[in-house]
Amino acid sequence: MSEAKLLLVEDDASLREALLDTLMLAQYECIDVASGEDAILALKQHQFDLVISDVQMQGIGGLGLLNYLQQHHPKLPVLLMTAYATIGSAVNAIKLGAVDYLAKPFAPEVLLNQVSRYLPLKQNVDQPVVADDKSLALLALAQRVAASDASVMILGPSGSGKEVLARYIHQHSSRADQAFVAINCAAIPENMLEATLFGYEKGAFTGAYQACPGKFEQAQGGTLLLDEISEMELSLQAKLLRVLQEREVERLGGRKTIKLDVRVLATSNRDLKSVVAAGGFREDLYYRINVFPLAWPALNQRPADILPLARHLLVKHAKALNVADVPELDENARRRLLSHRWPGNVRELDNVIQRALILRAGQLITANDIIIDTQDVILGSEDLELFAAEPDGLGEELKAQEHVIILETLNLCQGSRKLVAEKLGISARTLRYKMAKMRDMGIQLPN
Ligand SMILES: Nc1ncnc2c1ncn2[C@@H]1O[C@H](COP(=O)(O)OP(=O)(O)OP(=O)(O)O)[C@@H](O)[C@H]1O
Repeated sequence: MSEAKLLLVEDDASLREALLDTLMLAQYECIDVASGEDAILALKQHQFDLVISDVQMQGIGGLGLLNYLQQHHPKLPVLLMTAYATIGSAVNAIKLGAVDYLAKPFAPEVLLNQVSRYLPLKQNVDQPVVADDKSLALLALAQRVAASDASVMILGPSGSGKEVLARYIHQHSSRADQAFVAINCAAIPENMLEATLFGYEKGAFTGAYQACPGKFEQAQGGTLLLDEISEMELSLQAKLLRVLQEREVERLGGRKTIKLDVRVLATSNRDLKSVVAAGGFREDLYYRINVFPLAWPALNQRPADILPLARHLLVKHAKALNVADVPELDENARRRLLSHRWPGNVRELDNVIQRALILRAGQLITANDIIIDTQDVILGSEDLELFAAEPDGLGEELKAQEHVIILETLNLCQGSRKLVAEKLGISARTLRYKMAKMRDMGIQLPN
């Protein structure tokens, strides 16, 4: 996550949710409110680095908020969102101190481009923590591959650390000083993915009020990570293949070709070869990207990583919580971590460590602080107590039904997360969260 905090003020609940999805997927830390008045309350409780606010809202509205900010937080940048028809008022707002405005409707990319001008993302993300021989060998291999300019396909189950490995490759390549741009192909709505990847000119489609460079252009000279590439539609796969072959891109609605110098990395948590065999992924694209395949094993296949990772996550979250003395894991807590199967991999371990930090009573984390969902298979822990499951607002039966619906829809859509999210009417982010929760509970999901 970015260390910077962003305050989003929008009274239209569905637009607010969509904007929040976009910002959070881009790793920004956000608080959202529905009015200028609530924004003022939030400003009294938290420190922010950027405010994005709608102009037309009930009550004091965006301009009233801007006025308040001018008086109480004159240095805090404010980005206003306004309907196209009322751009005049946005221009006035800039005179009143807003740093810029966005004309609605705007593409997620336009929002992210604007935000990144005021809030740089934290670049020193997790370095891979490894201790197991298998992981050490993988990292050594990744380091050698990094030195080349080859495309790399990183495979591995969800939460195993594929993005961490991708960043590691970039950091150890000759492109390390240039941009690392990641795009999650499963999280961006199908109709926006092409524009997001390749960029567009003003007027290319309804709502394209400003020209916008695509991810390929943003990664110029650096590395582009195509996360969850298997979720890309076949028609877009064909266009991606052309860009990779020709090493040039044309923005949507544009006539100019732009030469590219971009290294491409991709990840998938599905068995891509079988997706190819089933006709869901182009074979030619598979071979173009799969020049060098790397595969993270599941966490339970590299048990020597568990405790060093747990320690690393403890330090990381203790720092975030301003805990000065990082607590230690006692013998039983360590045994409990080592005896679990970790179906949700490192992400699940991360959750467990965060819970433990909250639950611990003193400087030692005990087995009682290690809460793993009770459905999980616990190996060799007969002598350990059974732990209560996390309280959850949703009744057990309802939750089980939801799991069945998700599983059935996954089968129906042959594993395509994007289609499943569309069919169930939930955002890709919500689906990812629910699937991660299901994995954490030990439910097997199709790759
Ligand atoms: N070896 C590692 N060292 C440090 N942190 C790690 C490591 N592996 C994973 N993590 C952490 O675990 C979390 C999940 O990792 P990451 O997002 O890279 O997994 P992923 O395989 O890309 O997941 P998904 O397929 O769901 O996108 C992140 O918070 C990441 O920082």
